[in-house]
Amino acid sequence: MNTRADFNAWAAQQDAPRLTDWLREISEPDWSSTVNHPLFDALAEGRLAGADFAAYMAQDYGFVDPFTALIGFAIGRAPCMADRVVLGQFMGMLTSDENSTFQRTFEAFGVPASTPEAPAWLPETRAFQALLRETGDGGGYAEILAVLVVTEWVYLEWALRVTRAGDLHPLMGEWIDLHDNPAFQEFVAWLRRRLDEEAEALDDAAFARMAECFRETVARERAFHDAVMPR
Ligand SMILES: Cc1ncc(CN)c(N)n1
Repeated sequence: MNTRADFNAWAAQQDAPRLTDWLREISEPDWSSTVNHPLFDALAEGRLAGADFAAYMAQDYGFVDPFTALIGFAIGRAPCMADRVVLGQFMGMLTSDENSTFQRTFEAFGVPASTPEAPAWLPETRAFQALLRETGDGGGYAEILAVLVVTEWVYLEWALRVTRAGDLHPLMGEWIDLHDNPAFQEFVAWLRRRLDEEAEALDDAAFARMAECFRETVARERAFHDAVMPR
């Protein structure tokens, strides 16, 4: 299911085969389950209580910390300056605008200053942290890209999908803005393109590892959001 031969068999049936479309397809039903998670509808439609939004954001800050470190590994393992520039710009946004949204959310909803640093991580948050750290420590560039494609593409998809309430809390609106704006859409398109390209040069074993990493990341996304807000 994860092999290059599987991809080639799938590609032979497509008019315009793309690796990242196949990866997404083999990650069902976890992919659609995450993108269509009721948490995102509740958030966008103004039905999510402030305390529940803050609890989600506190857990998500536990994701963002090792995720930021993973971007650092991506910058280090990238094969060229052009990739380092794009990833570095994303890192800049993450550590400025996005970090500021977290800090102001914690302030607005009274999350104690110590909580984002030492909160009670849910087991699913810990499992996601472990995947991010292991990929950073031992993964090649394609595996790191596979993780980034999942985390950013899934967020882009739900943010484009939801219907926003007119009187949405500004911080909830900001969280959607961070994930559906044109620069973010371009970044996700770039990530997909680079993974499509990088995968071409992988040997069969590395290809299977990259595909497994993609699927595992989608499974972690689903488990994380199910834990933060059970269906
Ligand atoms: C769990 C999770 N996955 C993805 C994203 C988008 N960077 C996020 N903030 N949190």
